[in-house]
Amino acid sequence: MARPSIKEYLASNPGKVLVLDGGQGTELENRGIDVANPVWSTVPFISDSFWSDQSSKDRQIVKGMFNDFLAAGAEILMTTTYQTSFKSVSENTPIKTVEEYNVLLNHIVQFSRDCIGEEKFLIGCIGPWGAHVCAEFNGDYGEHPEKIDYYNYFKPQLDNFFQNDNLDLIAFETIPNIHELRAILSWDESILSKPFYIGLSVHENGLLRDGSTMIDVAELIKSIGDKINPNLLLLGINCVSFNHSADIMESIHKQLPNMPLIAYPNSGEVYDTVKKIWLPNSHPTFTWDAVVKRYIEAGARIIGGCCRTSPDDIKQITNAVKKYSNN
Ligand code: MET
Ligand SMILES: [Zn+2]
Repeated sequence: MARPSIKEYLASNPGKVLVLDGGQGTELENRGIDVANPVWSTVPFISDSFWSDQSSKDRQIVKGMFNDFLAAGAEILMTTTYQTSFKSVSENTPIKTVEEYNVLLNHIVQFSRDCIGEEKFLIGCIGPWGAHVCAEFNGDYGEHPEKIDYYNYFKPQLDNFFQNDNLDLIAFETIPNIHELRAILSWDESILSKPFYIGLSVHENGLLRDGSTMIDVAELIKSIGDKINPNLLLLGINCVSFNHSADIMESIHKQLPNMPLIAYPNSGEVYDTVKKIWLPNSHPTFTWDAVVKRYIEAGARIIGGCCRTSPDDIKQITNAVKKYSNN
């Protein structure tokens, strides 16, 4: 294989910080794909013409997005599968069976691999349970979040991703609820059988969206002790406020000083859920240069951007990573 295992790579290059890509869903939207749909950025892949017509406009747009993130310095990139759970897909598209669903995921992963080439690392992106009920930014999982069958929800996507050699790392992204975090951490190597990470959805006040503290998160991880799944490579934050992201990283690092971290905040713009528009970051307190320096000091090994971050943001991250890491 052209790539080493990411676990070995991170272990044998302790000073290396990998640059991740940016916010794919919003980038596709900026480039003209209408993602206003329950399956969001999965939408271009649902149409047959995406696969049958090499010159399809959406196909060119997705390729162009990957090319521009690569040109900006991304070394590890994601599949556009945040809203591609079996539940979301089977309830909102003509794809109804697990067989058809596996074909879709295999196609998306292969297409993403073809776009980025054999050398770069590829992450299989999985959104949280809350993504299918728009709860990833409030953590509101109803009255009994402890009773939700998280495994059943994730299983079809996990079964597919964990057997796909094109994927180097699996992402559980934007996790807003501690019961969901507990469930993921309870799955052993027979379920999560290759490297994965967990990106937490954290409020700008530093609490997990459901109100749990970073101390609660750390206590949960410490309570598992050496029974922790050895495939858990990193913990971190994604789609959190840019302005508050370095503080949040430092608070996680303080609680879990030996845990390798990952950070990819959003652009700092704020989504107005009523008007359905992004409002500008009215008080940009920091630059990428400043936050990347702090992430690295807090133990970050992968750094990139989430919603509304573009290839230009990734370029700035690349420059800062070169400056502050021993790459
Ligand atoms: C709501 S956070 C979504 C992140 C996802 N990886 C994307 O940009 O497509
Ligand atoms: Zn995001």
